[in-house]
Amino acid sequence: MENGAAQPVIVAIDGPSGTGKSSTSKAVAAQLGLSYLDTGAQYRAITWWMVTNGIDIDDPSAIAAVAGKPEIVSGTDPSAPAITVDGVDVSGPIRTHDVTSKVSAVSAVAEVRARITELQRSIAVGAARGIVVEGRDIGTTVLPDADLKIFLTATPEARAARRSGELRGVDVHSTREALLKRDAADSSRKTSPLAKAGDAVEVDTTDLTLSQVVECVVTLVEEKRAAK
Ligand SMILES: Nc1ncnc2c1ncn2[C@@H]1O[C@H](COP(=O)(O)OP(=O)(O)O)[C@@H](O)[C@H]1O
Ligand SMILES: Nc1ccn([C@H]2C[C@H](O)[C@@H](COP(=O)(O)OP(=O)(O)O)O2)c(=O)n1
Repeated sequence: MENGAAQPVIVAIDGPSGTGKSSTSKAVAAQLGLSYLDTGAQYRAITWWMVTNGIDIDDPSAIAAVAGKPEIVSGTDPSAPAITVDGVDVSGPIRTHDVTSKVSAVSAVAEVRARITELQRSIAVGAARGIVVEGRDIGTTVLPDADLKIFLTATPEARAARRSGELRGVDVHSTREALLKRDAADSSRKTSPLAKAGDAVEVDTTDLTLSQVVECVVTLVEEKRAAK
């Protein structure tokens, strides 16, 4: 109904690396005129800051002590995702192998999660038309009252093939090993691990094209909006 369409809608999309969270979330948000938040980019940004400032990544108490220092600002336009730390554009540097290999350790620290979770909730509340938020713990912890929760999966082989397609020169086998190592760390940490919320819809993207996944999620959002 017309009334329902005007209300903000909150969509949580979680899942492991390479399942299509970012591509799907951006496309769904753009198609439906919603904001978009990449929470992985925020954890990457705080990790970049720790590395740049010489913080010992193997020392959780050293990370916790400075977790409140960097100012992280996330853009929410799905057609121009942006992220800055203390005013510096870090959208490139947060994708380096060095940051990727350290982000699980930094994001396991409770003080880091508390700080970033608060930031994520304030961005979601401020999205007038609604928002698609993607990450690992959005449906379980950050936005447990989201209107729609999606949990994307795909086989490790499919995920590694997708990722190594992006990282030219890196072979599928080592990409697969690195992905599985990060999944294990993210799923086993104490504070809000990567997990499917009980009320999330699971979508296995292994044999689906990106357009098919987007269409599936858009349909689910429209159904939720109509029922609101
Ligand atoms: N269903 C799909 N089929 C094939 N490739 C996909 C699919 N979904 C995403 N991709 C591609 O896989 C790569 C990783 O997708 P991305 O959205 O970054 O995943 P995530 O955010 O879950 O890590 C990108 O190059 C993207 O274009
Ligand atoms: N909500 C989130 C999002 C990401 N993280 C952490 C754990 C992930 O390994 C890293 C990086 O996430 P990101 O989504 O950028 O990773 P991929 O692009 O899927 O490889 O951040 C998290 O702990 N909680």
